[in-house]
Amino acid sequence: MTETAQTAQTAQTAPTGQTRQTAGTRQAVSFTGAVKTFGAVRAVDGVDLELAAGETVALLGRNGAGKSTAISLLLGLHEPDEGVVRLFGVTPEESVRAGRVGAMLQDGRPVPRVTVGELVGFVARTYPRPIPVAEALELAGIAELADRRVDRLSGGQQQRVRFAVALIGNPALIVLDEPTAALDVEARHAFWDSMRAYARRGHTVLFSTHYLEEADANADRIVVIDRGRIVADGSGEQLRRAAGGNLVSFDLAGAGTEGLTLLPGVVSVEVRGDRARLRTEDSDATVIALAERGAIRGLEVVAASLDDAFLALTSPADAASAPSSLPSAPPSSLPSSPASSANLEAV
Ligand SMILES: Nc1ncnc2c1ncn2[C@@H]1O[C@H](COP(=O)(O)OP(=O)(O)OP(=O)(O)O)[C@@H](O)[C@H]1O
Repeated sequence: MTETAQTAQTAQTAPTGQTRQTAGTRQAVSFTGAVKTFGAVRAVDGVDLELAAGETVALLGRNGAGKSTAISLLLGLHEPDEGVVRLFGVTPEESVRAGRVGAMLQDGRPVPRVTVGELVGFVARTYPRPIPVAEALELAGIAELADRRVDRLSGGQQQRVRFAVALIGNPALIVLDEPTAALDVEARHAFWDSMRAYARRGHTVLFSTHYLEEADANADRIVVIDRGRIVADGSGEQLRRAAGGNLVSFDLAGAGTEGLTLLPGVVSVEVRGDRARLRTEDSDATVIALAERGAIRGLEVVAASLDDAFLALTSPADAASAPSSLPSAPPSSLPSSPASSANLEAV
């Protein structure tokens, strides 16, 4: 059965209003000690995460980090081996049945011979409180495609149809698994404009991505996942700071590197040729100490980029799918959290 068919079935078999909602909760998503293993791979390895209602959160990680598995747990597509996942205080299944969750997943083939309007209209009828089809198409930026056949659209257009399908039920929570993968720059911008318009209505959005800039530009919060574990959670700025806020570089000019790691604030030292690069949490103190050593030739201080932070926080790609005998998560001063229904299978 396709996910759309499942959604249609669950929507029809669950009377509106049957779902409990935790009194007064403003929590959209919670993972508590969630674990999901595939053989020796701990794809999700003890995740604790909460998303408040109305937040837009990016789930950022390398290939194989566990993003899609975490999203599958969130949507109830997989059961956790350990721990608990809740959406709006109830099980994912209950939330999906109540039409509170919309999702745009990674895979899916276009349904042949139906128009965009017909497809979105069909999915709308499976929800208790859909928004008008025209409004969903407008929000997704594809109003002019209503009468076009879905299987004859470009990849970018199909992606936006998937987005319309995900939001037609007016879900309180929308989950987007790498929504801009394979889109060109213009299509990406257009997609994020649509996403932000939806988020501005007060909905909760969780999206996964490999793109740091997209996470930084479009999310209130970035959750970094690495080998199934959350290794950082906060704003882009907090991530930069957590990974060592500044980079101090200077010419060694023949001087040794002894003791550089012991300088105040220094988190790591990298030497390339005759130039040393220190990642530091306190660049003032580091520079003063370097001056005292007389090592300030060609001195440069720059803020660590989000790329630097991401690389510092996560494991190399070849380690990402290894069974986890993990080192402890890198220190993070940051606080720490997705859902769904009809989707890609339908588009
Ligand atoms: N059904 C499955 N059977 C076996 N292993 C799986 C399965 N699903 C995921 N895995 C493994 O779990 C780990 C996490 O995979 P997951 O797809 O969640 O990562 P991801 O962060 O979404 O990666 P990507 O960015 O490449 O999509 C990987 O090592 C993957 O090979």
